Amino acid sequence: MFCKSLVRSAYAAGRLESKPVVRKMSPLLPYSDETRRQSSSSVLSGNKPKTMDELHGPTFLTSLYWLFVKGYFDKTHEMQVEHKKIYGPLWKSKYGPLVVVNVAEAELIEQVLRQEGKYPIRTDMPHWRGYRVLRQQAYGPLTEMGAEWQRIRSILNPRMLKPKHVSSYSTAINQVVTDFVHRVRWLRESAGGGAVVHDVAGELYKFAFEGICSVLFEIRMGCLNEQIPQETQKFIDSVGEMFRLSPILVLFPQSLWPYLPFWKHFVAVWDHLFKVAQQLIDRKVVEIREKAAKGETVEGEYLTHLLASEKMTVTEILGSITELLLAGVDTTSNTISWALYHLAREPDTQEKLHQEVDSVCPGDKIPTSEDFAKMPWLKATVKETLRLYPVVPGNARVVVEDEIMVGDCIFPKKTLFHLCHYAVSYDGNHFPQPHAFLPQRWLRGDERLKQHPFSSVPFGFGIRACLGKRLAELEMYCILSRLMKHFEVRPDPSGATVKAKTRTLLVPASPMNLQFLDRK
Ligand code: HEM
Repeated sequence: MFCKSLVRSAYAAGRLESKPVVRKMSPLLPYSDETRRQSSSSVLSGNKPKTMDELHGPTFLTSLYWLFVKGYFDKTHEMQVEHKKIYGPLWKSKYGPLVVVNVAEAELIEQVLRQEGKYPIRTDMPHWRGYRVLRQQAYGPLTEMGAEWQRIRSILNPRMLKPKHVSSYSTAINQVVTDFVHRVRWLRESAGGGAVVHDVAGELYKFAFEGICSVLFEIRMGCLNEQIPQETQKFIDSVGEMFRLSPILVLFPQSLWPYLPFWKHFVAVWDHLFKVAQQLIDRKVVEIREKAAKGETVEGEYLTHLLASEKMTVTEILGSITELLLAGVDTTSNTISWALYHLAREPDTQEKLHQEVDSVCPGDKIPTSEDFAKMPWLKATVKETLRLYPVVPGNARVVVEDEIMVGDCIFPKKTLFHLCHYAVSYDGNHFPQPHAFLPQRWLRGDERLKQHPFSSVPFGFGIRACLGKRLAELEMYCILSRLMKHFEVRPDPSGATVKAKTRTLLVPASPMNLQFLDRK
């Protein structure tokens, strides 16, 4: 599929400016349709690599037909699977002048990601950047590019990704989990007939929001109170509005934005987000100054360290911390929701998790980071959930610097790749019984553990991978372990099932209701 001689000849012929990485690939997968046979055999027979023009794929009209007539607009993750069946693991889609190369096989995703340059780019996010230019705000890790992006990541990374720092956030997270457990009890008693919690995903959204604010801003926002404070609710609603308007806005050319009726609203919700974040930062600045004036040691979590290190200006901190907050709520809350949804249908797995947590943390002991190292079933449950529901089901990548070779095709620099993580997660060659929820496939010693390392990369890969991976894992382990310890989770008594839909992220398409019964 990606034979060395082929690369060497492309390299020798000067088509590749730098030599692409060649790793030992697994044997060809048994694709059945004609397209795949042709594409594989042409490479194996030593034919010239295909150019992008020769690559198959739907035209603009066909894409529109799939999206709006066949109804895949809010299930583009399923469209990945269907298109892979038709076109093979590499195809191009046209959206007007934009050409996207879809990559839907672990080996090929690896080839793209391993050939990225120093400053990887996802997409240029013109709508988010547009607001920042308008209001002279700083870009954060999601919107920044090039050397500046690398600079801010190098400042943000240590306290977010180093295990010893992240584990220090477990006290704050565990306090939020305690409140969530109380809230579950209150919800089922007050509105669920003593058992049911309605709209679990919505409730977990509040948990994730509260959790990330407690780490980033070192403050409790009151999201889990019986009555959510008005200001907090407005902040939450602004985040929701911003995500709702974002995909609509990008459908229009940037020059038209100021004339669109919802542009004003988009700017207003960003204004509110930045205003509240600014207030929270200002509060912390005053607190630090007061402590320093009294000669007291300044201790704190993420924001305190950013401010105290003085490696970023306050405006830069504001730009970055706002983006961390936006990236860290829906992702974590939806993953926890999907995990509970499946566990509710798997009493045996729940029992295993309950016993595991109970044996590592007997009685009232609250699990900490060190305890999670002794909970393989818990970790496997999170991995399996992220395989079945990669909350970022497709991820864009622009390989800027070089012409690159992917599969049997050579691509010019600045090609926009769309990495189809969802389709790859359901590849039966990597994951037998791909639709089944089987955490055990991630346990050491399980003979099914022979996946390709790029067959499930829910947090991305390389230097531009998720900044909040470790914090997200900590949050998920903290809450799932405590819920498994206290409750037996059962499905919605009405028998309703919940499908996934794409709203940029993979989210529940309908309200998810679950029963939470006290364990004896
Ligand atoms: C289950 C939870 C989460 C999942 C599955 C997830 C997944 C991802 C993925 C796939 C990316 C793109 C990586 C790439 O392009 O290679 C990403 C980027 C990012 N994530 Fe997460 N994420 C999660 C939670 C969080 C949390 C809690 C935070 C904040 C604390 C966060 C902050 C970010 C940021 C800032 C980026 C952009 C990084 C950059 O471009 O430099 N994420 N995430």
